[in-house]
Amino acid sequence: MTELKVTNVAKHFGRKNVLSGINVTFTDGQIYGLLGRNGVGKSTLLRLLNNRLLADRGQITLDGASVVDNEAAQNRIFLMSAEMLYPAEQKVSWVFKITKQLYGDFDDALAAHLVSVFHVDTTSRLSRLSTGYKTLVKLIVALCVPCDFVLLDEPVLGLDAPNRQLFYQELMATFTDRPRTFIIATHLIEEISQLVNRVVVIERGVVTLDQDADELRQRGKMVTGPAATVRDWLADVKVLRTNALGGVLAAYTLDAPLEKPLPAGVTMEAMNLQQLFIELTRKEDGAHAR
Ligand SMILES: Nc1ncnc2c1ncn2[C@@H]1O[C@H](COP(=O)(O)OP(=O)(O)OP(=O)(O)O)[C@@H](O)[C@H]1O
Repeated sequence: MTELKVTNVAKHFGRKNVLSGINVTFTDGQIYGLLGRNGVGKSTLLRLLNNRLLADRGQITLDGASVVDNEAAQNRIFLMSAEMLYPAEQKVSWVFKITKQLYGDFDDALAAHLVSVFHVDTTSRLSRLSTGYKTLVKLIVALCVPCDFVLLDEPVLGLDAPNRQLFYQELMATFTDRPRTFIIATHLIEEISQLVNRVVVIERGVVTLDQDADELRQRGKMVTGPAATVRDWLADVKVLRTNALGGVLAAYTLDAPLEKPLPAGVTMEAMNLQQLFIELTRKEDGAHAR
């Protein structure tokens, strides 16, 4: 099984320790949601995976071999980041051509399909493209490279809602045709929640959650009802946060016992991935971390 493995990785910038001991293994044929509050180090981790940055400590290996100064490994890992790394005066068609030269292959048929779906003018110079179209060009490249690991850092920046929807559909279609691993760092959690099958959360420099997305969804429940009854029923349950209104209490819980009968007047409903993420990464004082 192909594995991109991160062991005890630390990275600081100046006096700021961003990542302090990341341990996570990305395996093949998965779509990961890489989540974390602003500034927690998601882009930093993606850049380390892609060898654009060097770790202070720890190891990143692809199938057992370090990714550092390893051209063969780097040819299998592609990072689409927020920056536009191509010269502004070049045309869209040049970007596709140079990518093919760099990576040895390029899915021309898929690129032609995506160009048509998103109405990209391949004769246009990059400097002439709107923010959304620049993103679309980078996304087309990311979907057409022959890499086993495709890292997408805020992939839909600047895309309008219909194009975001189209992109998610196209991502699923190409993933089905050619399973590989996508690692998606985004704040639009609900939008990608149907795509991802694993969720990795970074907090305070470490991975605090690495779980199958369906399992995670099963764990989060909101329990609502008369305050005293809800508190009593939740005596042994992990409560992430409560919200009281009049005599009614809404409790965001993790691992509530589904087999335990609910008292009269108490309801339980699923939390979506976005709600779960918000509650899991909320600081105890109610303020958001960092
Ligand atoms: N080259 C750099 N030099 C100095 N500091 C940096 C550099 N790159 C990142 N940082 C700092 O490291 C921290 C983590 O940044 P990073 O971009 O990895 O976070 P992120 O989780 O991707 O954030 P966001 O969700 O806001 O995009 C931030 O405080 C950032 O300012």
